[in-house]
Amino acid sequence: MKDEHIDSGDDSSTAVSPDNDRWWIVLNPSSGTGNHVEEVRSYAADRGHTVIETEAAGDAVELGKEAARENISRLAACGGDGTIHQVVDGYDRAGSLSDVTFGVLPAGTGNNFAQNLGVETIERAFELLETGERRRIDVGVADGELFTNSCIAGITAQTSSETSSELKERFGTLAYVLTGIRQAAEFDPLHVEIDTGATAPESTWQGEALCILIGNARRFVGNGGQANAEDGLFEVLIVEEMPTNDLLTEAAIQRWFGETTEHMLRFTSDHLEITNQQDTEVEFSLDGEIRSHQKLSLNIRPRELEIVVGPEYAPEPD
Ligand SMILES: Nc1ncnc2c1ncn2[C@@H]1O[C@H](COP(=O)(O)OP(=O)(O)OP(=O)(O)O)[C@@H](O)[C@H]1O
Repeated sequence: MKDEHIDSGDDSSTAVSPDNDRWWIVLNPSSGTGNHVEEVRSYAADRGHTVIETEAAGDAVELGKEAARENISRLAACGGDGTIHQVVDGYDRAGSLSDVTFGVLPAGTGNNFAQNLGVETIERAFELLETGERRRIDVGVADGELFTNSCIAGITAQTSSETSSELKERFGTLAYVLTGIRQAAEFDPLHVEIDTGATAPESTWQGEALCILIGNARRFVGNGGQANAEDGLFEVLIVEEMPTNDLLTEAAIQRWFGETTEHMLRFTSDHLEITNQQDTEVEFSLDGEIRSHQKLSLNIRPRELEIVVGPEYAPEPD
């Protein structure tokens, strides 16, 4: 890991923030197209921020831990959803999230989480570190691992980037699910039980699911986009096994009318217990980071993460 302390030189310069406005920036130089590195170094140098680069996969977790041990109180992640995921999770493992304000600098392929926070570009993100509103958002926990945006079962992260824009246009966010299913020639549905832990009879669902989509800041139905990340609840969508034609129809109904359909179950919950009924592990994508679990317990920690948002961020999206 390259620790590159940027010394501003002249502290009297008006371009340089005072010490209490300085940030630690964990930079993934390999995220997205990888052409953001010089830009980030330059903006950071102008403002007196410290940039630390990852050198290998997984480094961002260690740098998150190091930031906690160093009592860093302003910490930003520059990369995609995976880098943000690792930095937040690492910090939490070695310290307390209540001690830190996080910032995101979008330099990934999809940047879904940054978009949900209303942080559109790297340049804008640097401005927001100084002047942007701070909000406290929920974080999800999946068997001890923090996630900020979403948890998806059975569908790999790469699916979303391979979705055609024409499909996205017609069917919205669910389009990438369709792409995933079309790609998997021998798609094997998940045989799972999902328990919300509530006492109501409908608190348990059992059956064959094409996928399970759990959003904290991310929404999978209607027009997609941002979910309410401050309500202490996950937005859950279970897409049941069904013929492909029905899937297209139901995706369209969900998109245009926002209605629950026969094979797509939507609900909110602060807890989920997902168990694969076969004795094998299922792939979960936590903010794009792939993990395998036979059983996964999900909880939410309400409004635990203070984070910088842009003006487009909606505390209570429609
Ligand atoms: N220096 C590095 N070299 C190789 N891999 C790295 C390095 N630093 C981080 N990584 C890995 O890069 C992976 C992907 O990063 P990230 O998700 O941030 O970018 P992305 O996939 O381009 O964007 P997005 O998830 O928004 O589509 C992470 O799993 C992380 O472990």
